Amino acid sequence: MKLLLAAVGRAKNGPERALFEQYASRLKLPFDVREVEEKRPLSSAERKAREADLLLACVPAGAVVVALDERGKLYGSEDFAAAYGGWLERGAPCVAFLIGGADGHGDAVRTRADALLSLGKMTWPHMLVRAMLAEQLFRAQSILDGHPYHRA
Ligand SMILES: C[S@@+](CC[C@H](N)C(=O)[O-])C[C@H]1O[C@@H](n2cnc3c(N)ncnc32)[C@H](O)[C@@H]1O
Repeated sequence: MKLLLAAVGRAKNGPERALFEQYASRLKLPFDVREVEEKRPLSSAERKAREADLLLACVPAGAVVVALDERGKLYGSEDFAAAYGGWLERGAPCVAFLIGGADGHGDAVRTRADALLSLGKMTWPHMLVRAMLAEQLFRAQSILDGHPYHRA
């Protein structure tokens, strides 16, 4: 079992990347990062469809797919830990978290996704979303392990 982050855009060196790496390095499961990019000038609809294809091409067959989407399901951290534990127990080769581009996810991602995860109703910059996701995964791991990092 491993974790995968597939995301539109390339992370530059900077505080968002450092924060992501700080939390990702605390995860016990291997956490692979795949970045995709479409540089051709496309309409918004074409771009979303193309980015969806690129993201889904990163996902191994049988993976649990969780798409990060502001219109997705809102969880408290303990509920998220329970959901995360359930995804890990499905016997899938990987749990894949997908972060979209400036126009959001294409329909193919929403159709394939086993879950749509919201980090709140506000729109966050995609590089911050990576860091926030990594922190919540570390928090979920701590909750599942009974580690005191999380205080209810
Ligand atoms: C700049 S946002 C794109 C927002 C776009 N207008 C939309 O409708 O999704 C880039 C990506 O960051 C992620 N994202 C941004 N805010 C989020 C939130 N509140 N919850 C979950 N994911 C979020 C999503 O994966 C989104 O595709």
